[in-house]
Amino acid sequence: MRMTDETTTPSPPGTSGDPAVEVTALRQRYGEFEAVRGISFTVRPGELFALLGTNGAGKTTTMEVLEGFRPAGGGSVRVLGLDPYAQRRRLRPRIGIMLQEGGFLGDLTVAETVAAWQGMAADVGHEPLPGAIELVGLADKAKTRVRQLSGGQKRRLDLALAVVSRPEVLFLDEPTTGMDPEARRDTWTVIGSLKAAGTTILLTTHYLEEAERLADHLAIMHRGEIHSAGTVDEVVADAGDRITFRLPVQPETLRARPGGDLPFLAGTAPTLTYTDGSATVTYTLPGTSSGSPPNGSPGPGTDVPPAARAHAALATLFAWAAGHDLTLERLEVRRGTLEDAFLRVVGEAR
Ligand SMILES: Nc1ncnc2c1ncn2[C@@H]1O[C@H](COP(=O)(O)OP(=O)(O)OP(=O)(O)O)[C@@H](O)[C@H]1O
Repeated sequence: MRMTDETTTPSPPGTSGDPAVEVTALRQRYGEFEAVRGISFTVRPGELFALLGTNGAGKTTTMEVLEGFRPAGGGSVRVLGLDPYAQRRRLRPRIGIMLQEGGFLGDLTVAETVAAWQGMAADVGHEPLPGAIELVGLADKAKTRVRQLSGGQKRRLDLALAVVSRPEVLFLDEPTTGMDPEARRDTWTVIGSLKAAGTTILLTTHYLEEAERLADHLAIMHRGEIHSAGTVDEVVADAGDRITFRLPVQPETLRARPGGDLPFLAGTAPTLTYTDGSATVTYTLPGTSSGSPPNGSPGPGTDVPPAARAHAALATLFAWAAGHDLTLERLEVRRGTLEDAFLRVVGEAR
């Protein structure tokens, strides 16, 4: 995946190295409300790309444009080199869609439903995927009517139907919502095997662990825009390292002078929480793409690699502790997490 601002002309399908999905400056409105505000990303064949975001960020809207349910309001989208709306008849047989709300007939059994979808796949010239029911772990429910399935089981059936025609590109909108942890892990295994078989997958999710486990590339959306994108490691690097320790001091001492005279580290002020007569001090250091340091305070430039930044911060901290004859108890330096990156995006956009 690469982020791009410039408008690009899609290459003809079939050319080696063509992206499987190309979104360029996509905009989408509902009346006066602009739900998607000029987003761009590219997904290469065989890649799994995850769209993360807050509620109402525009993920489903983006997926619906890519699935051909509505034309792009602005910018352009291509799936397998085709316009998914204008050329949907050509594209549909080549893609699989797992919607948030599956539209099954409740009176049919699981086996009948899958057989109907297999029939439709055969009608458009596909060799239907055998064993789709087993693949998603519904073999013991084959004779159960769809309306009697639990929410999580319906999601599994949705997935079986989405893959039955062996799609080249698979769209999964919140595939594991409503599943228990075991079913979720099983589904991650299924998605992993589809990817291993070469399927290009676009997935939206609210489960950060899902993206962390499955995604080659991801983007975090908030209010219609992409705020952070890249590999999981690149996006996590945006979050910056976190330093925490405890000070064996009375809270009153520090409350009297908020933060005491704790130093700024990499331009970052500490946050303090008080428990049991000690203070827990936390610094969240700037990430790779952070802007100028907060509070206008001096700090290393943004070109400093995160590891060097953490190293310098610790040196400053130890010097401060030595000067105060203090021991930093339970000192921890930990890498930012995807959750930190997500919360940073939401926090910065407020
Ligand atoms: N048919 C519609 N008419 C008007 N507004 C809509 C419509 N569909 C979505 N919206 C609005 O567009 C915005 C984006 O919605 P969308 O469903 O794409 O978000 P999302 O990122 O998928 O959210 P969630 O994670 O909650 O599913 C929201 O503010 C939503 O209220």
